[in-house]
Amino acid sequence: MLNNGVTMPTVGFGTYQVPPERAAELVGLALEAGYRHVDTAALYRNEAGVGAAVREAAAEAGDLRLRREDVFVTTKLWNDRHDDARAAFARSRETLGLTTVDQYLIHWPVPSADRYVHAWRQLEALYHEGAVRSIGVSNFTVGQLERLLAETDVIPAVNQVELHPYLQQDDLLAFHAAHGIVTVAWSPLGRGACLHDAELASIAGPLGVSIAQLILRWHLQRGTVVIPKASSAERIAQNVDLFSFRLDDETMARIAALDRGDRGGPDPEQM
Ligand SMILES: NC(=O)C1=CN([C@@H]2O[C@H](COP(=O)(O)OP(=O)(O)OC[C@H]3O[C@@H](n4cnc5c(N)ncnc54)[C@H](OP(=O)(O)O)[C@@H]3O)[C@@H](O)[C@H]2O)C=CC1
Ligand SMILES: O=C(O)C(=O)[C@@H](O)[C@H](O)C(=O)CO
Repeated sequence: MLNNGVTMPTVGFGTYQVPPERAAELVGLALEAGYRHVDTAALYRNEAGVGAAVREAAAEAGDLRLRREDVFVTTKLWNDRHDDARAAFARSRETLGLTTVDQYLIHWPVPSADRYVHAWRQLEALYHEGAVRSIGVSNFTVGQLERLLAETDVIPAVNQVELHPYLQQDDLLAFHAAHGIVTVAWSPLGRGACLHDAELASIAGPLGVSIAQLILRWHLQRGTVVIPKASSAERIAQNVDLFSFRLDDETMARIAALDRGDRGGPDPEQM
């Protein structure tokens, strides 16, 4: 549950590097596998395919017969549009072909440009007008969140950040918890880098789950939303099959011990 009462499913399908021409197919597979949350961005150039799959699933003629409101769709404002967020949002909504966007995020704070507060005020206006059901940020540090809280009115519903066993960001998560901000883990599998870890393999084997399932379950038990990306029906289905096992405290502690502060993606303070 977000801080404005809107419900966001805890497992979403990530679509970075999903080619535009495969987006509708892969998102369709994800919806069939049980995902009810899809993460895209203007940057990914696949909003059209994402929206088509969601519309198809909601169409009378479709097999799934989902209602539009059953699927939570997030998209994001790219870095060169902080001064023009309203127009960028209109473009994303049109490309998605959806009347309602469930969540709109500032993709990166880009502190060197120092326009994210201005961008946030535009997202606040869109939210107050009812154009989007929730607004949030991505890749924000504690300091940048503190500035938003001090200078603007709406507390971000989420902060979507890089998070996986090699980059656990405990201090940021504590700040989110203290302010009612939901944490969304991007690259929850370390973009694949964590999937070859010997310690994780030694935990997953006896549990009878894959390393990907182990990591995703660890995120969920930490209270973070996950948005893994995968490109095959089998991996897509595996990554949402997370609710038939539970990790005990000792296992959670073993995974906590793998933190190295290792970023796979850009450092948000250096942009
Ligand atoms: N806000 C932001 O700045 C950012 C947001 N994101 C979002 O987060 C999402 C997820 O992050 P992403 O960087 O894609 O990385 P992930 O951590 O989700 O890892 C994806 C990689 O793991 C592989 N993989 C997935 N599931 C399995 C499995 N069960 N078994 C084996 N391999 C698997 C995929 O392979 P394959 O595809 O070949 O199946 C792919 O190579 C993105 O798609 C995007 O939506 C990502 C980066 C930045
Ligand atoms: O996937 C995203 O949302 C991004 O912002 C990516 O560009 C990410 O920053 C990355 O890892 C680029 O190498």
